[in-house]
Amino acid sequence: MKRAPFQACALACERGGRRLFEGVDFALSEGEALWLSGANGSGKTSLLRLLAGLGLPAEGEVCWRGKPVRELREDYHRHVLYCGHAAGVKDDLSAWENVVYGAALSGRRVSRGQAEAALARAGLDHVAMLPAHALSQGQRRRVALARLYLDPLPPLLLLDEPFTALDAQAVQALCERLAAHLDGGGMAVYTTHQAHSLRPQRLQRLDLDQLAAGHGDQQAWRTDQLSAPSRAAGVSAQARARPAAHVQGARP
Ligand SMILES: Nc1ncnc2c1ncn2[C@@H]1O[C@H](COP(=O)(O)OP(=O)(O)OP(=O)(O)O)[C@@H](O)[C@H]1O
Repeated sequence: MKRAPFQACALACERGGRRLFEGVDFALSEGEALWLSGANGSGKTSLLRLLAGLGLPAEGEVCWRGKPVRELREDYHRHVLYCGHAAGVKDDLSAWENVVYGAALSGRRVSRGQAEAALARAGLDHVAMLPAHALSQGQRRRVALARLYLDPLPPLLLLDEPFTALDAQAVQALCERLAAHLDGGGMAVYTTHQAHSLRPQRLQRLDLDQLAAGHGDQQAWRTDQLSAPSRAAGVSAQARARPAAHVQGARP
């Protein structure tokens, strides 16, 4: 059987001397999305950062195409686009310079023309020249997300609250962009507390609250609870014996 390109095995995370979660397992294949859910402080951002290779797990391994990402380093990072929770834009740089700078941080060379085209696709062509400090919060967020409108996208997107501070039109545009990415065989892991219209054909859900509550061993419940359309669409569900992640097919 073909191995899923992106896998997490028995991941555990500790922050500030406290164990946030353990036993996180999933396997993500081409065209699949994973929705991380859980209450504020449950560890979604911490998990995304581990998946991005920005920290080391207390236990377990994140693997890309069968190899641990801690060994692959740059060879992993060029396959990944991580968009963090904060806007992360530089006040003194213009919008287009921020796109170039943000791409450079992830090892990608982007011309001014490419940056302006991405901003236009993000609905920000009229502010491309403005310094970031002159932009609204929503516009700053859209500048940070403009990297998602650069072509080609790397196969794996890791998105922390991508819809925060966006207006309805921008949320819709981003959903369409992500759907096209998944339809083209890309993968995405994302967190959101917000209503949105992203309806991937194949979606897994990992709920850190359920995991903390020790509901990780209910494999039969999970597979049985998949809705008929979800099953037909090939939503996958999997688990290990406890402790294990609460991964289930889901419809947001
Ligand atoms: N640098 C740090 N040092 C110590 N503790 C931290 C650090 N960063 C986060 N934490 C703690 O880890 C826990 C999980 O934080 P995290 O940001 O991963 O949660 P989250 O699920 O993404 O929350 P939210 O939904 O509010 O964004 C919190 O209790 C937080 O206080």
